[in-house]
Amino acid sequence: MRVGCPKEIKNHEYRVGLTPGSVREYVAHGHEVLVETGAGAGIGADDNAYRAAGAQIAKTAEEVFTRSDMIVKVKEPQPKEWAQLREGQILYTYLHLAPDPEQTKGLLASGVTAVAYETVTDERGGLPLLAPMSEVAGRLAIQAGATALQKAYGGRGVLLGGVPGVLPGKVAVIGGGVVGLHAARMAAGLGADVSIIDRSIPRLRQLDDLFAGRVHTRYSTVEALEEECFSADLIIGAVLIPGAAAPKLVSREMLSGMKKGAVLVDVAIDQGGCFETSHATTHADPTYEVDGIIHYCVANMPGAVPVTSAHALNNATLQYGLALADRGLKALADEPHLRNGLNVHRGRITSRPVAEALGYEMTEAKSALAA
Ligand SMILES: NC(=O)C1=CN([C@@H]2O[C@H](COP(=O)(O)OP(=O)(O)OC[C@H]3O[C@@H](n4cnc5c(N)ncnc54)[C@H](O)[C@@H]3O)[C@@H](O)[C@H]2O)C=CC1
Ligand SMILES: CC(=O)C(=O)O
Ligand SMILES: [Mg+2]
Repeated sequence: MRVGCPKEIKNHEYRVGLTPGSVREYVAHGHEVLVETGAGAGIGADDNAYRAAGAQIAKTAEEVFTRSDMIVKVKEPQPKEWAQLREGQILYTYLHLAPDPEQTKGLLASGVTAVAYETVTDERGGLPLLAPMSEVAGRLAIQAGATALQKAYGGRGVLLGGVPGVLPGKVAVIGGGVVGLHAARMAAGLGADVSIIDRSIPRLRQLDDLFAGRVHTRYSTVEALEEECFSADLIIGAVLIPGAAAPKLVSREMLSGMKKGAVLVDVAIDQGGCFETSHATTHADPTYEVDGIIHYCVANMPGAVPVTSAHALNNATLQYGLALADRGLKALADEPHLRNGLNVHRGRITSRPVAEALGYEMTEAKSALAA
């Protein structure tokens, strides 16, 4: 198969779908790899590093899209990109379709076979291709939130760790999955007073064991959310219902009960966000204010630390990507966890949460592949 890797074009996105190390693995499996010139610049990998790994260098993205059987990316295709996809081609990347009707229309019209990193599953019920970026985003959420809390950035002027004689800042983490765990770890490490709110009691038990009393855990009810949000300096939105639009857990009305200058970091923004007042922002202009509350809603947070993120992402995507390149659609037919990643195939939606969120008919992935 010819595997293509274009340069990412989303705002301040510096990750790359294939590192030179991954290219070597695809080439060792007998595949040709075509990488757009400059695709690895953000991680310090120049065209020569890709050539040394066995890739050919394409002068343009158009050449990559036209000549490749499978496209490996990081972020969801942008309008210019989805127009270049075609039937018979596999797209392997993050998609986040549930809150994105325009992209969904574009992918359906193209006929492409689109495998979303964020809905591939593993045997332990996890999301192995989302997890590494959730680890990064969870950790970054505290850095971003701590910065936004500084007065000059519009925040209330609280140092998360406090100092001897002055109480630390309060952090409420809504959703105690991968993002929530890593955010809580960083916040606790800084010395903040941290609460994690989740609706899974088994998960709250695990977190309680893990942090050994260092963070508080709370079951997710409206009352608990209000109490935690009204007393917090920094609130991290980290809930997920896999593949679906994020539930809106914090209403606009609730903002009036919060401390002026408190900061909301909505990591779940890539699935539409879990605060009613969230809208996606970019690294170029990451925050805005609503009713005195600072919002940070960057949908590609890991793009800010591409050296760490691109390698962590490639570690996770490589084995599934090789399965797709080696066996094409047969890999999807044979492997249920990889098949859970299939969101769109030849003009049909094959993900139930996406179909439900956007009002499409859903075709079971197995029957779509067999058709
Ligand atoms: N903005 C960005 O750059 C990035 C965003 N993300 C996003 O962050 C979000 C979280 O991802 P993960 O932590 O990997 O998911 P996860 O599945 O590991 O954790 C989600 C948690 O939310 C909990 N939850 C669901 N409904 C809830 C409710 N009503 N109240 C409280 N808790 C609830 C679940 O029980 C689970 O523990 C996803 O939308 C993901 O796509 C991830 C990486 C980067
Ligand atoms: C998960 C995601 O949206 C990202 O890494 O950008
Ligand atoms: Mg998006």
